[in-house]
Amino acid sequence: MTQETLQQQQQQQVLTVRGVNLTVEGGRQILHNVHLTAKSGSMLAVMGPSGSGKTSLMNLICGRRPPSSTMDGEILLNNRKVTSRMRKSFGYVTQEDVFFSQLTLKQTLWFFSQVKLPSSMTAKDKEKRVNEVVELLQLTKCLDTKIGGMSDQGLSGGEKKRANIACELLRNPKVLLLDEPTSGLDSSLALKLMEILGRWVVEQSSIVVTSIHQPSSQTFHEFHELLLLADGQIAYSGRRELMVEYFEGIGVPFHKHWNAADFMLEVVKESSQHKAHILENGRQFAERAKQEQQQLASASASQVHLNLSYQADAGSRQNGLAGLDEGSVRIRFTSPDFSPQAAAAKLQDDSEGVHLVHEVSWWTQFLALSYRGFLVSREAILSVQVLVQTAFVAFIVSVLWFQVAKTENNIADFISAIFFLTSYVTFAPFFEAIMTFYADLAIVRHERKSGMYRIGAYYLAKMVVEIPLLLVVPIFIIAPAYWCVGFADFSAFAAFLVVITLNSLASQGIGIVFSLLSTNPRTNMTFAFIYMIFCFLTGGFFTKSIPFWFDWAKYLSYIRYCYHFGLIIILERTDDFRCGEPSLYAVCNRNSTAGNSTAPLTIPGSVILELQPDTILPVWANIIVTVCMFFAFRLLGYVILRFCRKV
Ligand SMILES: Nc1ncnc2c1ncn2[C@@H]1O[C@H](COP(=O)(O)OP(=O)(O)OP(=O)(O)O)[C@@H](O)[C@H]1O
Repeated sequence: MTQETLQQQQQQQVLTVRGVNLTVEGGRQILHNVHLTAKSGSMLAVMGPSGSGKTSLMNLICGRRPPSSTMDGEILLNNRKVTSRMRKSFGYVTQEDVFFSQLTLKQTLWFFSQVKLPSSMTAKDKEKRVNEVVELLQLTKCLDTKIGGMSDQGLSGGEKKRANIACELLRNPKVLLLDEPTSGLDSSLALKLMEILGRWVVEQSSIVVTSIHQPSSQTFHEFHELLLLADGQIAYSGRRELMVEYFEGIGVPFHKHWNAADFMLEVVKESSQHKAHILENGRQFAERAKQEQQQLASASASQVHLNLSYQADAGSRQNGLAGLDEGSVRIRFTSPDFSPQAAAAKLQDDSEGVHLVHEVSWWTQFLALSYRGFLVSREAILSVQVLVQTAFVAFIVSVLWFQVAKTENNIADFISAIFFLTSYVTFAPFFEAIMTFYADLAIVRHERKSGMYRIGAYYLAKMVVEIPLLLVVPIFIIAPAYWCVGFADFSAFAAFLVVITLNSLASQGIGIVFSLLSTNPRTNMTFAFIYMIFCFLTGGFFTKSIPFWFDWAKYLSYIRYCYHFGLIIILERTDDFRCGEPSLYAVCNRNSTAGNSTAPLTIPGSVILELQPDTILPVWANIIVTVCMFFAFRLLGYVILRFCRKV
C-alpha cells in the first residue's frame, strides 16, 4: 500500500449512524432503526415533515440525548465509536441563535476565537481566522453591530444565523451539523448560505449534515445526499439525483410540475396506506444499508490490520528504533521491545487524536470569560436605567433627610435613614442577580453543551469582574446621602461604606443562590420575594419584640448585620440629640430634675443605642458574619451550579 493511498484514507472522513433507535420517557419511540452515511466533501440533507425526528437525530449525533431516554445503535466516525472527546471537534449549529444580545458581532466572534481556537495560536492568527470566516460568510459590514434581541434591534435574522455558523466554522470542524439553518431566511438567502457551505465543505474536506425544511429547487440541488424521515423512520436515503428514480421504482410517480424537494416531502404526507408502503421499502432499505455498513466496517477493519502489519514490518526492519511516517500519523518507537499490538493501540489513539480539540487552557478560558463577562455585566449593572434610578434614590434621600436636626423628635427619622439606605443598597443587587443570572445561564448551558469552557472558569470570571461594578451603586448612593443627612464623621463614613458594599456583594451571592433554586424562574422569584419580606420584617427595624419561640429567626435576616453595624458605628460618632420637652429619655429628665442648668440637655448616640431593645451584636461580630456570608453564598452558588444544576 502506497503512502499516498494511506494519506487519502486518513483524510477521508466517514460519519456513520447505524441502526439508531431512540425512546423517550414514557416509552414513545422517536427514531426507528435510522441509518446514515456521510462522507467528507459532501453535504447531506435530513428532511421530513415537522416532528419526523430531524432535530432528535442531529442531537443524538452530537451526544445530546433527552433526559431519561434510551438509545441503541451506533454513531461512528471512520468506523470508530464517536466518543465525547471526539465530539468536541464537531460543530453544531442549533435552531436557536443563542448569544448575548448586548455584544457586537466582533466581540462575540473574538470570544469564540479565544475559547475555541487552541491556546498555541497567536492572537494575530486568531484574528486572521476570524476575518477569514467573516469574509466567507459575508458578515464584514455588520461586525460592529450588536447581536440584538427581542427588545433591542441588532443583526437581522439572516445575519444572526450566519453569525451562529461563523462561530462554529472558526475551528474548521471535520463534522458540521446544522439544524434548520435556513429557517427564517428567504429562498435567495437560503441558497446563498448553502452555496457558501457547499464551497467550504469541499475546500476543507469536511462533512456537513443539515436538517432543512422545504428548500427551494436550487437550494435542494446543493445537497449531495438525502435522508428523508417520516415518523422517525427512513423513507429515503441516498444520492439526491437518484431520489426520483427510487420513488418511481417503488411505484410512487413523480409529477413533472413538482419541485423535487416538495415532492419528497409530499410523498410521506400522503394517505396512511401510501406512507406505509414507502416506509416498508425504507425498512428494507435500512436492512440493506445495515448489511452494507457491516461489510464496509469489516473490510476497513482488515484494512487497518493490513496497515498495521505494514507499519510493524517497517518498524522491525528499522530494528525497533525507526520513525514511521504514515501520512499525518507519525509513530516513533523508542523501545527495542517493539510489538505490533502496541503499534495498533498507538495508531488507534493517534487516529482519534486527528479529531481532538486542541485544549484551550483554563487560564485562557478565564480571561476570555472575564472580558465577555465584564462587557455583559457592565450593561446590566451599570445600565442607564440603573444609573437614573441610583441618582433618583440618592437625590430623594438627600432631600428628605437633608441635615436632619439632631433633636429627640428626629431620632426615629435618623434611624430610619440608616435602615432605608442599608436595605436599598443590599436589595438592589439581590433582585438584579435573580433576574440576570438565570438569563445568563441559558446561554452558558447552551455553550457548555459543546464543552466550550469549564464551569469553574465561567463562575470565577463572573464573580471577579462583577465585584468592581457592584461597588458603583453603593458608592453613588451612600457618598452623597451620608453627608447630606449629616450622619457622623469621616471614620464612620468609611467604615459604613466598606461594610455596606460588602453586604451588597453578599446580597448578590444570595441572589445567585436563589436564582439556582429551581429550573423555574417564577418559583425562584417567589422564594426570593418571601425571603426579602422575611429579612425586612425580622431585620430589627419594624418590630423589636419578636415572639420568644421565633426569636432565632431574626439571625437569618442578612440585612440586620449591616443595619446594626451602621447603627453602632454612626450613633457612637454622631452629635448628641437635643432633649425634647417633655422627654422620654431618663438622661434628659435626670439633668433637669437635678437643677443642673449648666449641664446640656442632650442625648448621646450611645444612649440611644443602649435603648434599642433588640439584641445587637458587637461591631466585629457583624463584620465577621458579613464577610462569611460574602464567601459562603458564592461558594454555595458554585456547588449548586456544578453538582445540582449540572450546567
Ligand atoms: N424529550 C422528548 N420527550 C418527548 N417527546 C419528544 C422529545 N423530544 C422530541 N420529542 C418528540 O419527538 C418528535 C420528533 O421531534 P423533533 O424535534 O426531532 O422533530 P423535527 O423533525 O426536528 O421537527 P421540526 O421540523 O418541527 O423541528 C416530535 O413529535 C416531538 O414532540
